[in-house]
Amino acid sequence: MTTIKVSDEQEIISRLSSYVQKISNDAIHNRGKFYIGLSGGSVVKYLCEGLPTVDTDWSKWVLAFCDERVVPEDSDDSTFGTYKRQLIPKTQLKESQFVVIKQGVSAEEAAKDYTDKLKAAFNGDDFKFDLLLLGMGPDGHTCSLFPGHPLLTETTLKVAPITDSPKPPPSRVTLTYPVVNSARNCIFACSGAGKAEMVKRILKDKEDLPASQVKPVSGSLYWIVDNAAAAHL
Ligand SMILES: O=C(O)[C@H](O)[C@@H](O)[C@H](O)[C@H](O)COP(=O)(O)O
Repeated sequence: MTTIKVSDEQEIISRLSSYVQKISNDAIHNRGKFYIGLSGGSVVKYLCEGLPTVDTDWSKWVLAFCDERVVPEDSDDSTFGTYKRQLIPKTQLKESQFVVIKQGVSAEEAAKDYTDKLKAAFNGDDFKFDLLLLGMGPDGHTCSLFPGHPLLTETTLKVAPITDSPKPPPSRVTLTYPVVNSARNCIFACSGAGKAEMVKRILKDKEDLPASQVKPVSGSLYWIVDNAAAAHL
């Protein structure tokens, strides 16, 4: 695990973008495609600002979601909807490169459909992402894997539905740990004083919280934190 301390949010954005550039170009060079999993929350802003600066072959990107809210795509709560409105117009990415959840169905059906779409995107059951970009909530959750929730021990499903998310909206689909921890790279990006206590509990005190369970089996893990988030380290 590598912890990278930077001064502020702008530096988080630039460090994150450098990692994405390097990892995407390596993946495209070695395997012809780049599989990336995006998150919602504050990560959206970092990526919508940073990714347009990345020098890459956009046509080789396959973009999916670490988790997604089961809401209409035109809702402000839709993670894909936000990237569609705020990222696609600033890059050469096409909407067809995104693996998105089905509209107008339950979380359970959306999870099954998203699993099928990932099988098609990865040509099989092994959902090995080149890079997952992760956020951590103030309660230590990541993806839609929340403290004390039964999904923390899910090992059969690769994508799970959740209808009781403590962070609104309640209905979501999420990758589970077997997929998260098979990624080649996972990067957390955390900024601001609101994250400082939880960053300390996870990185210094090594408490067992959902974000601490992200430990790629044979991949790399990076935490990029700004001064405010790293205040108690
Ligand atoms: O849909 C979501 O809510 C996100 O995908 C979620 O996993 C996010 O990354 C964390 O909740 C952290 O969000 P913040 O950085 O905004 O606290």
